[in-house]
Amino acid sequence: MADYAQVPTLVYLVTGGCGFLGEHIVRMLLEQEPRLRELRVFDLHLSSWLEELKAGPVQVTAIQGDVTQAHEVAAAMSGSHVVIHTAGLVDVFGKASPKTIHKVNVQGTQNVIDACVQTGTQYLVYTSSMEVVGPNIKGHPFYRGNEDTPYEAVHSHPYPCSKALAEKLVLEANGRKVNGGLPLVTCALRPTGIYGEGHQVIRDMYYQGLRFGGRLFRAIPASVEHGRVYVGNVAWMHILVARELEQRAALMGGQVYFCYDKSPYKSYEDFNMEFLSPCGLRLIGAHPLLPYWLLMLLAALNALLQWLLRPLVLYTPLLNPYTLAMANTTFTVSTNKAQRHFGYKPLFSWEESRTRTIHWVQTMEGSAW
Ligand SMILES: NC(=O)c1ccc[n+]([C@@H]2O[C@H](COP(=O)([O-])OP(=O)(O)OC[C@H]3O[C@@H](n4cnc5c(N)ncnc54)[C@H](O)[C@@H]3O)[C@@H](O)[C@H]2O)c1
Ligand SMILES: C[C@@H](CO)CCC[C@@H](C)[C@H]1CC[C@H]2[C@@H]3[C@H](O)C=C4C[C@@H](O)CC[C@]4(C)[C@H]3CC[C@]12C
Repeated sequence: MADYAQVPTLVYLVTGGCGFLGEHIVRMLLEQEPRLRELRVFDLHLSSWLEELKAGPVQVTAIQGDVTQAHEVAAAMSGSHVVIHTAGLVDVFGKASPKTIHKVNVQGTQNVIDACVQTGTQYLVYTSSMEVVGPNIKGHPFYRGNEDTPYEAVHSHPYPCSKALAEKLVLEANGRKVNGGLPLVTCALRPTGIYGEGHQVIRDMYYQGLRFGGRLFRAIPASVEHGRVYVGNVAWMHILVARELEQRAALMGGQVYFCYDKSPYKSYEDFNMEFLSPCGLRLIGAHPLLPYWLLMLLAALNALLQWLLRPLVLYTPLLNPYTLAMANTTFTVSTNKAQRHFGYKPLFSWEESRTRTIHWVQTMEGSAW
């Protein structure tokens, strides 16, 4: 994969390529990877926008498939050079059962690794998560930490547990011999909370604010800081890692990298207001309007209601004990490991990331703009 000016020869496969992050990776690969001959997009649900990509010079192959089905993954992967495994069940609201989350995130990842070995695919980039580290169940802050910062990573929620297990599988697979005898080279990227065009929670908060007459009510102290990263920069990191893995296998193989950029550290609510206030929403209150003990009570009540109503209806509110704990725990990253190892620099500045996200909110259906 060394000569970037060659005739395009490479075949990439992106699992979860129709998701929020996956779509950005797919579109950016087509723009930024000149060596690409074929791009396979593997997803449980294929999106209609894939059709428009098929008109370009790179062959785009849409594959409807399930990562929990080993034979489907292996069939899709046969003949590919690089796999970017971003498919996953992102669920901290109780929409899916712990068993399903484990099956998709852990068994699905094992299937991708096995398929690499079986088909001789040598390079695997895995989208992990900051939640592999924390915030932990004790609510310990992680302040401007990097990949080597000691932190007690203890999880109880099915989503971070599944991401931690899957990341371990990926890292342990580094060096395993694939079909043909060459070693598998793996790497895991850990985004902090991603934002940008297509972000579901920002969309939900925007509509919630519109329902409340353009107001959102502060629940989290402004002093709690979260690391956030623009989706375009996360996609860019995936593309760079995939590109550099061959040349720098000894350095990068089996490594983890936080995904970061120049987005400011703010509370989850204050950060989202960076996009929502230019769209007409206001965050009411300089301090949380309800005391923490009452929020905890409401979160516990929501969890109880979810459990009681489960046989009848899926009740999945934003506020639950886990999201409240996350939103109340400082978790910020400050590192330059990606720059040192593979020359990463954010492709989008904070101003650009913000402008793009605001524009996306303003063009949403039912928008006040
Ligand atoms: N959104 C974030 O803030 C964030 C932060 C850190 C890490 N991540 C990780 O990034 C990845 C992508 O997250 P996202 O926010 O784009 O989520 P998303 O839900 O928008 O995308 C996930 C995609 O995976 C697909 N998928 C789910 N189950 C599948 C299966 N069984 N087989 C094949 N495809 C399946 C979905 O259809 C979807 O298109 C996930 O692995 C997630 O854990 C997300
Ligand atoms: C109590 C509410 C009052 O407004 C605020 C709730 C906010 C929560 C819904 C979000 C706070 C932190 C978010 C998570 C974080 O950004 C990191 C994540 C990692 C990623 O792998 C998946 C998404 C998420 C878990 C993200 C989900 C939403 C929050 C819990």
